[in-house]
Amino acid sequence: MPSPKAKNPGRSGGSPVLGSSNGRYEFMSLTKPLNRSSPPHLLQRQGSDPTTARLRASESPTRRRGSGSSTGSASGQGPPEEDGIRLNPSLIRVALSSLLAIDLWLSKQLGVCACEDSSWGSVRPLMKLLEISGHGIPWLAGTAYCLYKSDSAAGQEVMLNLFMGLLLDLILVGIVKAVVRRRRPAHNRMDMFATFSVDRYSFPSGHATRAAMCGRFLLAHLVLAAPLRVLVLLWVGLVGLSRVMLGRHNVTDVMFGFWMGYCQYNLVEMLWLSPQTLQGLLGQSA
Ligand SMILES: CC(C)=CCC/C(C)=C/COP(=O)(O)O
Repeated sequence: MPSPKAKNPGRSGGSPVLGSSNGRYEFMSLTKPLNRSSPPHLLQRQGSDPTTARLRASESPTRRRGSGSSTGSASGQGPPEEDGIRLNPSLIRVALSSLLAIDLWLSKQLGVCACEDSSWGSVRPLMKLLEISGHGIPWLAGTAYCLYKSDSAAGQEVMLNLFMGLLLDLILVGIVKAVVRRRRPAHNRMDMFATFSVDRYSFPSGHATRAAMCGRFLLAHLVLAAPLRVLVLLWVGLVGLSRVMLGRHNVTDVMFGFWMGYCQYNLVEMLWLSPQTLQGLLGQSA
């Protein structure tokens, strides 16, 4: 026989939980005491006909609301607002796991250069070239070299801030990778050069963060000619695409990486080291 608890959800009785009776799940109140004085004919009606009870439970919220009874519980019709509160988290969970499934499926489909035998295996060397173009070492080395070679104060200022931005990027990406610990796609071959231990994780793509941050930096401070600006944007997009095509990342790793790199540039601007700040810092340490 179904539990009378399950048949007595109260609108004002606190949040409902799912109660089970005879394998069926229905709403019941956690805080409101059981209404033992319910009219016997109602209890009998609810308890005696499981099919009717199931139909009532599946009624639309509109219909239940429209019953016009402030004690909807008495007729076995649960409070609609509270139903919604209970259902939302599972809806979000379902939406998230669907997104994740799409992400994994799409990443696998796009991972066409994951190894030489893959369908686009012949393009792999080109993708690896893009990988090197977005790697931290050439960027750090190139920026340090330009900083050393620059003979104008303005040039040194820009290069120094780019260098600081690159270091900041490595630190932030390392932290997020260590916290999230998402494994790289199963079809990835881990043959990247010069990696840190956190680089066995894939979220977010360090190449994508760097490409987005450096892309914005170049557009704001160094590259002014329109055709070159288009090239910079193209390079950023291709670096991101190559991460998925090489099988290094899922699509969401790259999307999040782009967003994170975009925000990192804002941070670089906020923390911008001017010659005065530098002189102040150097003066303090001297
Ligand atoms: C050794 C240095 C200075 C940087 C490591 C750069 C690197 C290998 C990042 C990983 O990028 P993905 O997360 O896109 O695979």
